[in-house]
Amino acid sequence: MGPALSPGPEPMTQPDPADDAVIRLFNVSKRFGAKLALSNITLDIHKGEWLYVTGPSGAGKSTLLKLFYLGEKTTSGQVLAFGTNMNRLTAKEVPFLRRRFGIIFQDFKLIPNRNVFENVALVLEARGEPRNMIDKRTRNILRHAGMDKRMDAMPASLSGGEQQRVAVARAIAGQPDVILADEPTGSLDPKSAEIIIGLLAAYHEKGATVMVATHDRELLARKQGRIIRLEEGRLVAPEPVGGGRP
Ligand SMILES: Nc1ncnc2c1ncn2[C@@H]1O[C@H](COP(=O)(O)OP(=O)(O)OP(=O)(O)O)[C@@H](O)[C@H]1O
Repeated sequence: MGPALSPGPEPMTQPDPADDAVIRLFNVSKRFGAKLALSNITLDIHKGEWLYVTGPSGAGKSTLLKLFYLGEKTTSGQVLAFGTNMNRLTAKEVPFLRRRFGIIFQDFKLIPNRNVFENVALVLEARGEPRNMIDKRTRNILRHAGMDKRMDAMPASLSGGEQQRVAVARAIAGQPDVILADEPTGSLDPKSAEIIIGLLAAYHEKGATVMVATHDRELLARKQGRIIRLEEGRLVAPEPVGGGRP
């Protein structure tokens, strides 16, 4: 069979798929001793994308996310975040790059001896934002998360779902470009999971990139997005699904 007939002249310029990539991985591998946790991953993550990273336990999902917030470094290959090579960051550049990521963990990681308000406000205080702006934005975000009535509560007095709502509020407070969520609904009941995904979806609608690592198939059904799958550290056949609307 010959080549397919061309529908007409090619456009003068093709869109470059890298143009809107916020994160690019080139042949990235990560080794822990004898264990190859990530093997030769090449991947673009686009601006405004909702991306699921799936795969069985131990497949490398958390390790992949950690590369982006510098929780781990690659053994080989390159990670570019916003055009910056993460292997070549200077100590001064690290905090600026980290600010562009909001991170959510399955076990919330709230500061136990700070109340709800303080847990969220701390992100803005660390940036030296003015007090009135910190108060206003923290209250606003906690209202959106339905946690404004619990601003004085300590984390230990909250349910898992409530703690995760605070953790999402904290991740969003700094207005990051990218949200990284590692099993954000893993330990939550379905109703709480729905609230968490709703909060993330609202932030995504504003143009943020959201990357969710999960092995929970029910979570994938809650919101459309691109799905990539890791197995034993390898990226296996990406499954493009839908356009990223809730
Ligand atoms: N700090 C570490 N030291 C040694 N081995 C590690 C380390 N972190 C991860 N690993 C190993 O790397 C592999 C990938 O781990 P990772 O936590 O990324 O998997 P995962 O897909 O997120 O799993 P889960 O769904 O259970 O969280 C596993 O075999 C794990 O034991």
